[in-house]
Amino acid sequence: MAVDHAAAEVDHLAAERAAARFDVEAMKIAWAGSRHAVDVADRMARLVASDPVFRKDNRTMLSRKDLFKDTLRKAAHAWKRIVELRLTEEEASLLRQYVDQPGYVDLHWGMFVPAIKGQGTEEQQKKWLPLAYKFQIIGCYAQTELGHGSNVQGLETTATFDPMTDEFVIHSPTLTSSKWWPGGLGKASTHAVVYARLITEGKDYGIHGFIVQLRSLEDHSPLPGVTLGDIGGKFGSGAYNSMDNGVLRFDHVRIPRDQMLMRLSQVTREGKYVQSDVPKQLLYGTMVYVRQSIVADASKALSRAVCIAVRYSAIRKQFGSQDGGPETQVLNYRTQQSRLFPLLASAYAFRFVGDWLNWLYTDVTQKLEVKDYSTLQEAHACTAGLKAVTTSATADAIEECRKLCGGHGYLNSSGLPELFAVYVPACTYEGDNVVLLLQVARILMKTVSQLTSGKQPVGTMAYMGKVQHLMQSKCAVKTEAFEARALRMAVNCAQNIGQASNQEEGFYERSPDLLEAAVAHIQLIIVTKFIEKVHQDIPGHGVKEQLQNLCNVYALYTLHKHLGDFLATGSLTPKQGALANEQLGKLYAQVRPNAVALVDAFNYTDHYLGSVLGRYDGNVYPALYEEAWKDPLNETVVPEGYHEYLRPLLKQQLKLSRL
Ligand SMILES: CCCCCCCCCC/C=C\CCCCCCCC(=O)SCCNC(=O)CCNC(=O)[C@H](O)C(C)(C)COP(=O)(O)OP(=O)(O)OC[C@H]1O[C@@H](n2cnc3c(N)ncnc32)[C@H](O)[C@@H]1OP(=O)(O)O
Ligand SMILES: Cc1cc2nc3c(=O)[nH]c(=O)nc-3n(C[C@H](O)[C@H](O)[C@H](O)COP(=O)(O)OP(=O)(O)OC[C@H]3O[C@@H](n4cnc5c(N)ncnc54)[C@H](O)[C@@H]3O)c2cc1C
Repeated sequence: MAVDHAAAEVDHLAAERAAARFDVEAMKIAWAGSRHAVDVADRMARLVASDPVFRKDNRTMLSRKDLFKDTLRKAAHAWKRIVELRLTEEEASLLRQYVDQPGYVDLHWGMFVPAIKGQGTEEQQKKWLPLAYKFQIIGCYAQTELGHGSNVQGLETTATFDPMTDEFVIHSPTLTSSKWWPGGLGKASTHAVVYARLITEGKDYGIHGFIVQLRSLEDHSPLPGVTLGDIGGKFGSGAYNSMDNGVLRFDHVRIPRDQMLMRLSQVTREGKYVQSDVPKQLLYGTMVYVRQSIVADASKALSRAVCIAVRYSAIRKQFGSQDGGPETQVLNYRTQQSRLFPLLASAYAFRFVGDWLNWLYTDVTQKLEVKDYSTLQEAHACTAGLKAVTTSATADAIEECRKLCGGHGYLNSSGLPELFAVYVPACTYEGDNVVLLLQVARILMKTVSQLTSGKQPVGTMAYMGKVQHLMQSKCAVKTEAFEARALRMAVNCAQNIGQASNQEEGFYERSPDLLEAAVAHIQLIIVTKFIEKVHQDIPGHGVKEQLQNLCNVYALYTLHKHLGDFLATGSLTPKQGALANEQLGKLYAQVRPNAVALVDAFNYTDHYLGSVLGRYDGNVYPALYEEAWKDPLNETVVPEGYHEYLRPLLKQQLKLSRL
């Protein structure tokens, strides 16, 4: 008798859900942060999912031009809905997230507006922000150039003050000074915040931000002296190709003096350069803001991939039956669990550390308002380091989830190839991850060097103050092992650098070790923030227990993966390392019955997941089968090109075989 496998698969997810040992609705609240956050996200996700304009299942089949036009259409429609429904800022930003298609609006809201808010004077904000808020202008963030991205101080575009006309002359002196990469620049933006070297009275004062109009507000044509366009197709079908990353050159373009962003420094009518009494690093403030939002985004991308892989692993069966009985769900294989459950735990870990980072960012911003700059370094180290560690881990994890879904994971309809292609540039944009980790390492070295002078480290570096204890102790407690590993790696680096003929040379030689020390420090922060979370009062049957399990999985998995560091620094003994691995196996067994419910708690709609493998109803096989027929290649039974290339070939072979 034929078995209806499709119906059986659907039942499987229902059975998984019934077996969960905790209250999923309460876990949704723990994940989202509050009942309100669950409700508003749910409402916005459903609003998007039910609107045919936001359909995205055909995206990978569109040409670049059609995809870009589709992005413009979606952005305009989203804005229409935001205005019609009078959505709040929170609702509007969630709606954009669920539209889930990179486009100019991300840079307009994510970088152009924050750059003006952070670096513009009150007067400048009054003038420009209302225009941006109503989309009367569209802005982008034009910093990176063809020749320099990481080294911001190496940018070449010039902004030379002309006291005769009270204007700045923006110019691209070389090919390598062409702006290159800014999202939204290629085709959509009318304005940009352009970063350029400020030159006045014959002196170069380094990089500053300027608001520059690029295109006519009448017909969208480039203004005189402005050359611009798209930089070309990018990795993956669909994916980030919806974004018009652009190239831009200036030929002596004049802007009024008051379009220099003047909160941090000013140029007077006479051309005098005046530095405000604020640290010049605030010029990098927009990047700090975006880096913290990228950390929050890491948990979203990772949880989507994990949701797909967990649900599909509960549906997919291979082997395990000798006599025609049911095969084993691949989720039951220990190897599948040991690859997948640490990623599930990481999604939760990144979510909570992202929340904490958002709190830190808000706190630092409030302090800056009252000219307290004491936490600026902490904000830089945490945003840079967490951005680097969470994006690298997430990109690797999405690819691992693809493999965990076997062959079907490689299909566009699984959603995973596109998710990976959209996500992977996060390891590069907003600061290459290695460059950012080296920034963290510099701060660690500075902190170590200050220990001898008795200066007590603060914030996330405070543990380094326990140097006497941590350098000697045998670590029984999990966090202490993480602290000892991070501190000992940093101290080793500092000692090795100290032996070099000069500090810079020593830093350069030891940079691979410094990277690892920075990663150890950041992993300590992630573990610590997860532990702090589970120590909070978390309501809901079984929710705290599940989070405690996941926290242990994250910590022990990280420990297992980096066991070499723990052993080399003497922070753990080999026996403790082996015990940790034993414990990990037991924890996976506890996660197993809860896995499907733990991904249900992300509360993603099928539209947002965009995956036939991750469907909530588990009806994977009919959906895969149906999806295949939608491919344009299946529009005709006999393919285009048959008469030109296949038929002559086949006929020729037929003739030859008759000879
Ligand atoms: C846009 C919306 C975001 C939403 C994210 C979610 C994603 C959604 C899905 C995706 C869909 C679409 C969105 C796409 C978004 C893409 C956006 C990408 C945009 C960009 O990439 S913009 C360009 C970013 N560029 C960079 O990040 C460049 C990196 N380089 C630097 O930051 C710097 O050059 C440097 C590496 C830090 C070095 O700078 P510099 O040479 O000046 O300085 P030193 O190393 O000598 O340091 C001097 C001193 O300053 C301190 N410091 C450095 N940086 C900072 C900082 N940011 N804040 C505070 N302090 C800083 C440093 O510690 C030194 O201190 P000391 O003197 O030692 O005390
Ligand atoms: C999808 C996407 C969107 C982007 N959007 C924008 C945007 O909107 N606006 C904008 O201004 N820019 C944007 N960028 C540019 C982005 O910010 C830069 O690409 C990024 O900062 C990295 O700089 P780079 O390209 O110069 O890399 P490079 O610095 O050239 O990196 C090349 C290699 O050199 C290594 N390296 C560099 N410096 C060091 C060092 N000191 N020590 C050790 N190794 C080093 C790196 O690790 C890397 O392996 C975007 C980029 C991408 C990919």
